[in-house]
Order: sequence, then C-alpha cells, then structure tokens
Amino acid sequence: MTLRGENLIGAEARRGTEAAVRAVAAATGESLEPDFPGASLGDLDRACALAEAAFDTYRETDPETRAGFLEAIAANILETGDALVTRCMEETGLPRPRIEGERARTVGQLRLFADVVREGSSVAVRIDPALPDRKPLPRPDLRLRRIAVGPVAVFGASNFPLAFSVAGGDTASALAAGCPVVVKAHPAHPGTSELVGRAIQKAVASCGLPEGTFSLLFDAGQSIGQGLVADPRIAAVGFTGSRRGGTALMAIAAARPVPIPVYAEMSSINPVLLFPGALAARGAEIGQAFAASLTLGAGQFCTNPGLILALPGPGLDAFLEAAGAALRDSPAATMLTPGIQRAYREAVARMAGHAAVTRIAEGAEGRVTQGRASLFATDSDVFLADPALQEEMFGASGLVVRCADLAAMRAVLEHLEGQLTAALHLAPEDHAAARDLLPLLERRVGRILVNGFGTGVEVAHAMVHGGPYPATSDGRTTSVGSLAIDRFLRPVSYQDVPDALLPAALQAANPLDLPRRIDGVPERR
Ligand SMILES: NC(=O)C1=CN([C@@H]2O[C@H](COP(=O)(O)OP(=O)(O)OC[C@H]3O[C@@H](n4cnc5c(N)ncnc54)[C@H](O)[C@@H]3O)[C@@H](O)[C@H]2O)C=CC1
Ligand SMILES: O=C(O)CCC(=O)C(=O)O
Repeated sequence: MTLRGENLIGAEARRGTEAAVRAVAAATGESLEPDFPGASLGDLDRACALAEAAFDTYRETDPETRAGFLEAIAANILETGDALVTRCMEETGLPRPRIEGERARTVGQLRLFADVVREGSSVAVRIDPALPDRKPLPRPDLRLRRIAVGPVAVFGASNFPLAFSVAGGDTASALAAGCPVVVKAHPAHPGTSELVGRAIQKAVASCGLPEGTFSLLFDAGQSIGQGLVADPRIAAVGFTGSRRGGTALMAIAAARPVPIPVYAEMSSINPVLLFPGALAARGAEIGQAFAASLTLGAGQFCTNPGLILALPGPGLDAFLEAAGAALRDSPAATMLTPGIQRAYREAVARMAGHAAVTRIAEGAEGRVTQGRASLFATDSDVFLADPALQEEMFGASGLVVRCADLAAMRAVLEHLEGQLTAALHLAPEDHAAARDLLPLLERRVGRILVNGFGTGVEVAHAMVHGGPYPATSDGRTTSVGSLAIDRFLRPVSYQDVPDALLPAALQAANPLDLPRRIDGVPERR
C-alpha cells in the first residue's frame, strides 16, 4: 500500500496543512518519503466532533458487533502484510523478528479483548431486586452496569510501534470498552501509524460503525496533542512515553474546567534483587540472563532491568563477571530516534562521570545512530544519598548497587520511586528473606516476578503493567491485559427504572446474555 501522508479523520483521509512530520530511517538517519503534514486545529475539532457524535451509537453496540470490529482490525493489520513490517523496521531500526513478534502480540491483544467483550463481565451487571415488603423500609429495584466514559485520546509509544501505538493496548482497550478513539501519532513512526490507522478505518467502515469511532492525527509539534487533551469532548487519555511528556499532559487534563483521567505509563528502572542463595548457586547464569534482558531492543523497554541490588560475595563476583563479559561482547544497537540516542548517551555520560560510581563493562562502540551497553556499580549509601542515580537511563544500561546486608537492601527499596516491576532471584533458602520484603515490594511496584526479568509483558487477564507514580500516573490500574478495559468504564445505577426503559444489558430477560450478580451472587447460567 502506498503511503499518502494523510490524517484520517472519521471516514476521510486528508493531507494536513501544518508543518510536516518526516520519518527518519533509524539506522542511517536518512529522511523517508512521504511528508506527513500536520493536522490543523480545525482537523482536531472535526475529529473530536465526529468522536462525540459516534459515542452514543458506538457504546451501545452489542457485544458481537464490537468483538467483530476488534477482530476485523486484527485481520486488516495482518492483511497489510510485509509492507507494514518493512516500513516499521525502517522507521524504528528494530529487527524483523521483533516487529513480526510485536505484530502477533498486537493482533493477539485485539482478539483477546474481543473475547472479553463477548464474555461480558467487564459490563459488571449487578441486580438487587426490589424488596417491597422489607421492614422498616422497602428496598428499591437497583441495577448497575458500566458504560464507556466517552471519546479517548491515545498517545502511542515510540518503542513499541505496534503493540503500544495506533492499534496498541490503549486503543484496543478503549474500543473494547465502547469509547471512540482519537490517536495522536508518534512522530517517530508516521508511516507505520498511517498503515495501521487505515486498517482501523477500513474496519470501522466494513462493520457499519459511525465514522467518528476512530481518527488519527499527525503533528510535528505539540499543539494537536495538547489541544486533544484539553478538548471538552475527550473524556480520558492513554499515554506511554517520557515522564516529562506524561506529566505535561496530566497538568493539562487537571487544569480543564472538567478534569479528566490520564493513564500515563512513564519511567521505571525495575529493581532486580539478587538474594544470596541464588547468587551462590547460579551467579554466572543469572548474569548472562540479565545481560540478555538489559540489551533486548537496544534496552528501549520500560521494563528494562536498570537497577540490581545484591550483597557482596563470590556469587555477586560471578554475576558481574558473566554479565560484564556478555555486555562487552554485545554489539551496539540502533536506537529509535536521534533524540532518544542523544538522551541515552547523555544519561550514560552522567553516570560515568559520577565520582562514586565505577563502570564494570561497556559494549562495542557503534555508529552515531546506535547505543552501546553499559554496566555500572556503586554502594547503597551512595545510591541513597543521590536521587539522580535512580533516574531512568532509557537504553541498555544498568546500575548494580552493593548492599552490605538485607537491611541495606530494604533501605534502598524504601527509598525507591514507584516502579513497574521488581524481579527476585531466589533459591529455596532465600524464601524467608524474600517473604520479609514482599509487603514493601507490593507498595512499590505493579508486578513482582521470581527468577526472571520483566521484559516481555504477557498480554493476559492476570497481567498488571502499571505501578505507583512515577511508573504510571495512576497505580490503580494496568495498560496491558484485559483489566486495562476497566480504565475506560464507569458505573451507572438504575433505580426503579421500568424494564422497557432499561438498557438491554440490564433487562430482566438478559437479551445480551451477560454474566450478572443477583443480590451479590453470581447467576448460574
Ligand atoms: N518508560 C517508557 O515506557 C518510555 C520512556 N521513554 C522516554 O521518553 C524519551 C523520549 O521518547 P518519546 O517516545 O519521544 O517520548 P515523549 O514522551 O517525548 O513523547 C511521547 C508522545 O507524547 C507527545 N508529547 C510529549 N510531550 C508532550 C507535550 N508536552 N505536549 C503534547 N504532547 C507531548 C509526543 O509528541 C509523542 O507523541 C526517551 O528518551 C525515554 O527517556 C520513551 C518511550 C517509552
Ligand atoms: O516489556 C514489554 O513487553 C513491554 C514494555 C513496555 O511496555 C514499554 O517499553 O513501553
């Protein structure tokens, strides 16, 4: 399919009139055709007006229609074929297997959400039938369902151009909830965005949905993104990116006459706790696995294991030797954008220049578009004294913090900001020490994992990809997995409303065949 560089506004495709986004080949820095002229404020207004007009129809689509729509998007993405894969590889510098895997994850995510829509439990129907004879007062008939919150603005991530972008988790969960979506395309992969946007636009048409169910806008600056969050017709925001970007959008959302929630997934250094028993038994093995996780995707994962906590000893020495050797052998890797490469280089230089930090290993040098792996080390009292040491280095670099004992490890964890993940490496004899730290870890992170690393998030019902601020703006929820749908729903209760006036979801005959709780008890079906 030929790229046209057009904004997709409802059923229309229109070239913008503002400064153009131009894709850059991540590996070479060459600019790629075509231009993607930015949307005007008029285009933004039209996309929001169409989304608002679509809302009441789209949110009341029956489960089968909405699930079929999500599946049609998945099928259309696959139909885009190799054109999508090659453009995405060019724009991001990510290798083919990664992009093909990410496409499979994106399509699988849409299909999972289709299953959840068909199954119906996110509507959360509760019925407390009237008790007219109850003394001293009768109880009214109460019926609850959850409805979609309204049109959602989505800002995709640069580092997951498919799974966290135009048809990624935020879009899929908002559409599954019944919310129209307006996407502000990430400027790092405009061609990928257009191809996926057209796949969604085509599915809107083939499923007979209102055209405003989906729009996609390009912008070389920030006025469209900011205007979108400020627009009174937008009811919630999904975002993955930098802390600076996420907090800027949170401030705009909070300052509106009607504030709205922003679900921003931002920075995280994902502590890895190496317990003594595990280190003694397999320090070198853990070191190799750590190096593989650290360098995955040039380290450009928000789940990247950036902080390692361990007690000194022969086990830690073996870990450092194996990790250091693997990292010294690791080739430099193309980074997503010149801006991300520069930010990474500067973050590594700051760490290398710290008087109380030593560099354990450095990967091979590469081209100007590439990032090289690094591993640093320091002691827990240095780490505790300098908050700058817990800033995310977005790339393949990590910091090992030597903790004199488990109390020092606890002190470091207490001092940490909110995180997406914590990984514990344990042998059976470490269980007591780990059990002591679990309540603290629960307060700091969204996902606790054992004998593994957090990179590679499973899209599943029991997944939490979230965590306390600043890992995300709202630690009560997740941006991956079926629970992500709940972000875009709110409960409405209907009291003594006649059956003929009730939405189908709450009618006595249960025409949508939804799971229900009657008087608090799940109904047998
Ligand atoms: N933790 C994570 O998951 C990720 C972190 N990052 C961090 O972010 C840095 C920059 O990467 P980007 O992907 O470009 O993230 P970014 O946060 O700069 O941009 C993400 C999206 O938000 C928009 N945006 C950012 N600031 C805005 C503002 N003030 N007003 C309106 N729109 C705004 C951008 O145009 C883009 O569409 C990286 O070097 C890295 O440090 C990037 C990707 C993922
Ligand atoms: O590790 C993953 O699979 C997802 C990571 C992620 O969400 C991110 O880097 O933004």
